Amino acid sequence: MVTAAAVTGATVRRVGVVSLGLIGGSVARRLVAEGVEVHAWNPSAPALEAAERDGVVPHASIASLCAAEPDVLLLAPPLRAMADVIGEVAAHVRGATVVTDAGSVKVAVTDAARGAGLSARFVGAHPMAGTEQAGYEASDARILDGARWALTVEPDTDRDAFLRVAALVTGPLGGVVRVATPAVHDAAVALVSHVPHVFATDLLGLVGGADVRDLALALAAGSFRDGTRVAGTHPRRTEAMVVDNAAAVVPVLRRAVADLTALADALEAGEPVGEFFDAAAEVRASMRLAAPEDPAATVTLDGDGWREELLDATRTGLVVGADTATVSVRVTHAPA
Ligand SMILES: O=C(O)C(=O)C[C@]1(C(=O)O)C=C[C@@H](O)C=C1
Repeated sequence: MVTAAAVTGATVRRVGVVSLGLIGGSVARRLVAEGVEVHAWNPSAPALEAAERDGVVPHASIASLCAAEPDVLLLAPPLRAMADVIGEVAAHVRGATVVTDAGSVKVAVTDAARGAGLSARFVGAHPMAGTEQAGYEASDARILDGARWALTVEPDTDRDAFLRVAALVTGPLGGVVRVATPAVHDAAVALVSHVPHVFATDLLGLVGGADVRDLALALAAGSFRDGTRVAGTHPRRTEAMVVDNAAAVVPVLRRAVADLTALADALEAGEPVGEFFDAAAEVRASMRLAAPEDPAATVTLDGDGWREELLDATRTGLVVGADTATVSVRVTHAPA
């Protein structure tokens, strides 16, 4: 086990935020509370004015925001606007600004960043945080407490850019980082976020089309409320996640259809179905037990092979944590 290592010097004093919705607004509020200088641009004026009252420096355009040369510029627009925002940022970003994002799909976003020529200063990010609400008025610094963030590492990721984003996330944003390639991220998030949104939506659709709809809705209690909560997300937002991550979502949906068909067949034939439930119970138990924030080892990102080391570690599980003044990259080896 490697026990000691730290990479120093990744300080973040000024952050720019593009789009003050639920996540951009929550990030801005939290950073202001942590004493970080926050600059922002938002397509509509009321949210920008509200943020200004909350201590954010407002900008009238993305060009003006880029000219403030934030240490990190975080892009948090709706997914459907991300490519346009990336193009606009690429045209104006300057100095040593590192660009990151908060989109829930990473292949599409990192491809757009590469296409716009941003690769050298871009690190994809995804905070696994949120609610079914939207807009600056729904934003809340607390939803980021201890949030798990995915950061993407690619063969051309810049080490200092990666460390600066990791320092922001694990420092003032109070999060924990897991590292993945964009494709691995998208496969994992299809399972734990995108497809669950589809199932929640379908649960509502099933009731909506049933003869007993009214009575069913009148009787709905805990399981239906919990199972459908995320279906309260704006339909366009859910649609964009699923469409932009179709490559990873489709195989999971097909697998789910096959599982449910097998279950229905077994029930119809009066065959045993215990295995279906036992297998799920086992996953649920390991989910409760998982403590990925407990690092088993620490590595220093100072050799030539740092990217490979990170990506390699992705296969067994990897967490980036932070001391207050330094960033440590910790590799957690999953039990064999
Ligand atoms: O808690 C919720 O309401 C969410 O939907 C948050 C949630 C998720 O867990 O799926 C949704 C999308 C984000 O990209 C990350 C997190």
